[in-house]
Amino acid sequence: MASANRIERDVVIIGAGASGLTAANALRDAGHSVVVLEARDRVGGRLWTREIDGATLEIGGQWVSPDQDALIDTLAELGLETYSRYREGDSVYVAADGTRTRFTGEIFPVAPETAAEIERLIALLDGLVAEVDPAAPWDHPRAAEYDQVSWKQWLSEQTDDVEARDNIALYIAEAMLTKPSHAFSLLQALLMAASAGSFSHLVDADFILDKRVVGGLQQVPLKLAERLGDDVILNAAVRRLEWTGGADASGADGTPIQGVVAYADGGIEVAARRAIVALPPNLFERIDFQPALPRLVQQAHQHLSLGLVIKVHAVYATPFWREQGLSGTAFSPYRIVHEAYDNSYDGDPRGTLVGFVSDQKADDVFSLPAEERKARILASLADYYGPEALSPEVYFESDWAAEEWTRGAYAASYDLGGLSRYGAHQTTPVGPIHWSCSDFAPEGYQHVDGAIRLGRTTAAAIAEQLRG
Ligand SMILES: Cc1cc2nc3c(=O)[nH]c(=O)nc-3n(C[C@H](O)[C@H](O)[C@H](O)COP(=O)(O)OP(=O)(O)OC[C@H]3O[C@@H](n4cnc5c(N)ncnc54)[C@H](O)[C@@H]3O)c2cc1C
Repeated sequence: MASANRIERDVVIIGAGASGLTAANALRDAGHSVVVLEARDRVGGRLWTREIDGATLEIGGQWVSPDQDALIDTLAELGLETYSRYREGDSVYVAADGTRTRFTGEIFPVAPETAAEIERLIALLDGLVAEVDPAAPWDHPRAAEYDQVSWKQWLSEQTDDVEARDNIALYIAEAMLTKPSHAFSLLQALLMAASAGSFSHLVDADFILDKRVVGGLQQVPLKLAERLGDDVILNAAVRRLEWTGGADASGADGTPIQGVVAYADGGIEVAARRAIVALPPNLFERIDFQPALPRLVQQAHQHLSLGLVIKVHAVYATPFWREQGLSGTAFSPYRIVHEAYDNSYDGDPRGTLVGFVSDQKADDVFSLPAEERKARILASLADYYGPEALSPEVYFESDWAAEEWTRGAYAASYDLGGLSRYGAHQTTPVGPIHWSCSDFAPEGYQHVDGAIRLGRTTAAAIAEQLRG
């Protein structure tokens, strides 16, 4: 029986993040009818710009780096402007024994032999990363071998210098995948670096955290959604997706692709020729696929999980660190906040610091009462910037793991062995169902740029099929 809210479209897009909305716009531009179903009462997913106690804060993604062409094109197309992160002055490093040192450049102020080890490892990793195609890391001749050894284990095989190891580990573990370095493979680490162009790019904070968007990065999904008007439906979590057609996108197993019916909250039912599932992969299994997805695909999804990081904002009456000649950039693999930056908002005379608390350190502080957690995190900022950091006017912790429609941050990665075993299949459509999210992107993996790239590629593949 047809529902009162039955909608018919060429393509139904599940998820109004950057990826889904990019795909929806591209398909519409190609002449296809679309509808986007979004579970939350807002668009943007992992992009969320909020006013908290009078301060404009980026709760989710915010930085743009110069290699992120797809995002940069999108910003230009949407008429959005960028500004540079404040970076004048010295950075701060806190060693394992608590010693605080100011420094400039990228290499942390460690003993000369440790600095030499760090530089040697960066060069070694740049060489390995150059051999890895971010679109097919599983095709590397040593992919299976690299996927069996953890990032931690591999580093410990390269050097006995613990501080060099801890610092190199940080660029991928705490800072990117937001998982402990024993929880993912060398291959996964190489993919992360290859998707950003090189390992050196990850070391260079001025590159990777270059620009911010005036008005906030959530402007991207907001403006993309505006173009789609009523074809974006909020509060419409998709609970069931019925599909018909071969498990192979081409219908090569003999079953013609017929289409999907998506059932969402609010009694919404969408019949479409194709679906794009544009969610982080840890949420795929929340949709009841009927019939069930093929064995290999279901298995692959079970080997993907999101990392965990708390993004902490502290807003002060003034950017007091600048008066001390500090840029605001700070690192320590040994502190609760492993990295922090000047995150002052464009045009706001106040000073904002942003710090990150990752994986097991996040577990530890989440086990504390809120006030104690705040005190510990601020003490960690004070280790870098001095006691003034203890008294912000505004304090906010983003907790993506508690968000029903994300459940972690920043993005998904495979467990040991998963990337070489399943990666090659991760974006292969299943009948009429296509997949699009930053978590599967070759370039811009885990980033907004990757979400946009995959949104475009997925839309182009569907447009091609619908033409044929
Ligand atoms: C704290 C944090 C900081 C980050 N920093 C940066 C940064 O500085 N630079 C950068 O480039 N990237 C950053 N990222 C990563 C970036 O934000 C993401 O990679 C990107 O926004 C993901 O886009 P997406 O469209 O793939 O997925 P999402 O944004 O997760 O979109 C998925 C959408 O699907 C919806 N949804 C889920 N389930 C259902 C369902 N069943 N039915 C309907 N809708 C559903 C969700 O509500 C969501 O809107 C950060 C992320 C976080 C969390």
